[in-house]
Amino acid sequence: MFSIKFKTTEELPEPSPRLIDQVIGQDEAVKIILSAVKNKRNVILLGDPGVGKSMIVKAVGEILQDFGDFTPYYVIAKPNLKNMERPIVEVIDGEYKEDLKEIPKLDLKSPNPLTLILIMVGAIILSQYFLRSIPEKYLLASVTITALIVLVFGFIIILTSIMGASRASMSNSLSPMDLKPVLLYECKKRPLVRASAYNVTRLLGDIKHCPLGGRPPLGTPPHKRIILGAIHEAHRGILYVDEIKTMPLEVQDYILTALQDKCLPISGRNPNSSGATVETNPIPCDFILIMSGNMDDVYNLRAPLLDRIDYKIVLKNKMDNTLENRDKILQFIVQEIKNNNLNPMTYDGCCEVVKIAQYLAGSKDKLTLRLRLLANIIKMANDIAMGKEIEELLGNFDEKGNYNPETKKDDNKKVYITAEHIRKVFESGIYSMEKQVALNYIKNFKRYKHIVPNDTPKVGVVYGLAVIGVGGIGDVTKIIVQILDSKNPGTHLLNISGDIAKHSITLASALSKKLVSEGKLPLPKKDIDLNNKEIYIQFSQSYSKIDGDSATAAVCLAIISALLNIPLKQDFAITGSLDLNGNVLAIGGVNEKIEAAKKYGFKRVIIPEANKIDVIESEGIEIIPVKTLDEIIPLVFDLESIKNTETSKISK
Ligand SMILES: Nc1ncnc2c1ncn2[C@@H]1O[C@H](COP(=O)(O)OP(=O)(O)OP(=O)(O)O)[C@@H](O)[C@H]1O
Repeated sequence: MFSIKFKTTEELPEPSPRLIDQVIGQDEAVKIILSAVKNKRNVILLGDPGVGKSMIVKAVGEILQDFGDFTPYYVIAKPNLKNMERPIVEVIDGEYKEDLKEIPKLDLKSPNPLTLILIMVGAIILSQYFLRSIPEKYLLASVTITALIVLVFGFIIILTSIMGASRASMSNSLSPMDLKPVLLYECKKRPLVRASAYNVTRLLGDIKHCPLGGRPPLGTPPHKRIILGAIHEAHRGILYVDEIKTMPLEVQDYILTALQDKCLPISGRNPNSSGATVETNPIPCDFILIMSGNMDDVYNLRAPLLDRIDYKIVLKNKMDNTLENRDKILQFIVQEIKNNNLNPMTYDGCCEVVKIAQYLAGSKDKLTLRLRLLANIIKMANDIAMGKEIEELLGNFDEKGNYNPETKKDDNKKVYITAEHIRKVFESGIYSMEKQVALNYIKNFKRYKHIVPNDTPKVGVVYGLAVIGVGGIGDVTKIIVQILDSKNPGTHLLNISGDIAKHSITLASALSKKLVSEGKLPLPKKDIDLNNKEIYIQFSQSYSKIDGDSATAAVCLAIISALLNIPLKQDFAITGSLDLNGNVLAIGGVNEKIEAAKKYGFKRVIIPEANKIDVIESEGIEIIPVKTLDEIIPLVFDLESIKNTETSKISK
């Protein structure tokens, strides 16, 4: 199974501490993204959930500092005294210095102190000249009045110089302290900033509202209410936007502008807020954009934005089941145990994880790369392994209901995750909602279903196989065909409404009629007027959503049987699509279908030859791969007894 022999994962080497070495099965994508970041290209990562998109970006973030020189910078916001609603944001190279904390020298129109002194001196000289011309008896009164005038004049000038100018140029409520620039952000090493696409404020920044009595307090100047966006914090680094499906169109336009102009202003996002009247200058934001999402999410992106993304990387969801890749799954198990502080796993447990990786990939020769799902299964298996401790915990209550943690504690006992724990999680389906719904459906419904494999052949009855739910479980469906003489010939499909199923039934009907009318089947010929036949096909007791073409071969056989009135064996189930020439084509979910046939007690299951490589478990049931409809006929009709019946008919 693996290239190393071991009994438990404790014997295996520790995982690498570097996240980039922990990424499994996505080597090509990792190489491309590293080269893209080095060359400052924009990237979008697409793929199934849990294949490692975020992990890869995080890993790139860890080694981001190795991608050439970086100039540290800081971002400050200053008031714009000409227009307070247009604050100024500056990106300044270097480290933030404390002296910024001092109140700035503002360009206020305050009177020049020299002018004031000259005015004072002039006033004193004038008063001297004036005093000399006054008769002596009025001199005392005149001196007193003049001194008072000079004093009041001087006081007004001093007051004006302190407060007057600032009052003239701004709101009455602002003090010089309010005009101090503020530090918005300091960036000392190349940043990787993550933001969800739906979080507009986080992405683009905002201006805080200034409500009465709220925070920030009323009168806070606009430059102190600026919130920088992730788009700005990512300047000279990487902006990582995930969940692209949720990205509003308006945000896409802003990102587009930022990519083009390499700067973007911030304005208040809430139109009902006082922040909406504020807008900064365009703030530098020169970043590499990395976005991620599931495959379909890309259709939510506007073409001009998508055009500006250089690399569109689709992550793999499966890898080949080779020795090298099984070793990678082993590495993954060790990583998950270490990173999540789980109990060690036995060798058998690791083999079971590989088997589940095959099941999730839908094929024996593939291993899933939806590793979050696999990680969740491992974590839950660990919980089950720990379950004994929980039982003990519950056992720690004495008869009176008092809890005594020491009652049954056994510190020396070592817990291992075993194959049984892994299997328990997988079979119970607790890792998947769809699987549990399907399991419940089958569990509740199976006893009402008349599916009993037997040795009594029946006309027009065959057992087909289906998979219920996405990534769900297999089920057996009884397909019944009845032919009526009718003046309205046609084929009617009952219980199934899926489009693909409808098309496949049309094909099965056409093919069976053709084969019967041509008489080329190794079955007794019969003259049938197909223009007077009405064909009814029932997927008995199928109430859940079943679609797809995997029942084509089954339906075709049932129609042939009904048209020729020749019974079909009832000891087998069959799955397979057909082409118009009667070739059997591959289907999906072959392992789930084989499992279902086994559970219902069938001894034989017919599958397309092309799906043979996908079969993981063949114990307990005979698996018969077929290439053509001709190969199926002798397997499902008792040709020997048909021949004998025909011979005896002729001899009579
Ligand atoms: N290629 C991988 N190599 C190793 N571990 C992986 C890989 N892919 C997923 N994992 C495991 O699954 C976890 C989740 O992966 P991650 O969040 O990167 O997936 P994703 O593709 O971003 O999923 P989503 O589309 O749901 O956001 C990781 O933390 C890691 O434990």
